[in-house]
Amino acid sequence: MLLDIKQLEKKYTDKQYALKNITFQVAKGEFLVIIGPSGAGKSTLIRSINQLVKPTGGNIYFNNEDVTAVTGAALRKLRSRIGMIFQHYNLISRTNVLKNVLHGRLGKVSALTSTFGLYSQEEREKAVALLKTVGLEEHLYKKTKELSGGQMQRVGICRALMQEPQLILADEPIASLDPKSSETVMSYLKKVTEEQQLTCIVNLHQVEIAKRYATRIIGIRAGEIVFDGRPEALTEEAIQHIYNQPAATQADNKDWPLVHGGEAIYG
Ligand SMILES: Nc1ncnc2c1ncn2[C@@H]1O[C@H](COP(=O)(O)OP(=O)(O)OP(=O)(O)O)[C@@H](O)[C@H]1O
Repeated sequence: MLLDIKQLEKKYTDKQYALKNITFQVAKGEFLVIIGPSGAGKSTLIRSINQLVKPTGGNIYFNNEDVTAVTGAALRKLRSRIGMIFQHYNLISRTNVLKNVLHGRLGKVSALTSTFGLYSQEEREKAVALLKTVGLEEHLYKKTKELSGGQMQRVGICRALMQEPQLILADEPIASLDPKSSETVMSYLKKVTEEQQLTCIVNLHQVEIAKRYATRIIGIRAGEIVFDGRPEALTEEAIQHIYNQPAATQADNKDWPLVHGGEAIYG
């Protein structure tokens, strides 16, 4: 199993759980979308996987290695196998597109190489090839700040891929984009992860987009998993359960079926 998350828990303060008893596994090749209302814990979950957030309980095994137990060089090595895509792109705006993509090699090359831009011909060719895959071949030498949001996010995808990751984490990658650019970015993300047989975990607010692209959807509400299944199993009722559950009725809701692996189970 590529990723095995066991009873993950995160408390930012003593009082409240941001994540509670989160347990699930992710197999190679899944395109997993995490949905849930604002504040449900989606970012906390995704950022726990590469330890940008330190969990307060539980374990996360990535290729059988417990990421919660590693620090220093071991953590850097582990992170180099996990690519990350951010809502606000995190690109260097005054630098050109090609260089931003080459920065994806940072975890793999020496400081000298990155400081002086001494990337190999092979690395440059790879970066150009990636940019072609996402339709940016005409913008290689443009400053990143001259691009549209959707184009910037496509650069973000290439930078993550440049790392040759096994897993890609995308934290609200289309939250700042208009609907058309959102579709473009999601299509490219799906295409490249399929072509390169990668695994992808994406946080999204847009349920319809989640249903169209995901091979599996996890719904989180108030720090807990309340849905885990195939997109077809995400019915209107299930969506309401994830998003609109009025607090007053939650107590009577013990019988609500937790959908697991596409099949409704009760728990
Ligand atoms: N650094 C932090 N310090 C304290 N509390 C935090 C911190 N980060 C997140 N939280 C809290 O943890 C909970 C989960 O937040 P998180 O950002 O993971 O949710 P989310 O589902 O990603 O929300 P959104 O969709 O709005 O980004 C929220 O109650 C939030 O206020």
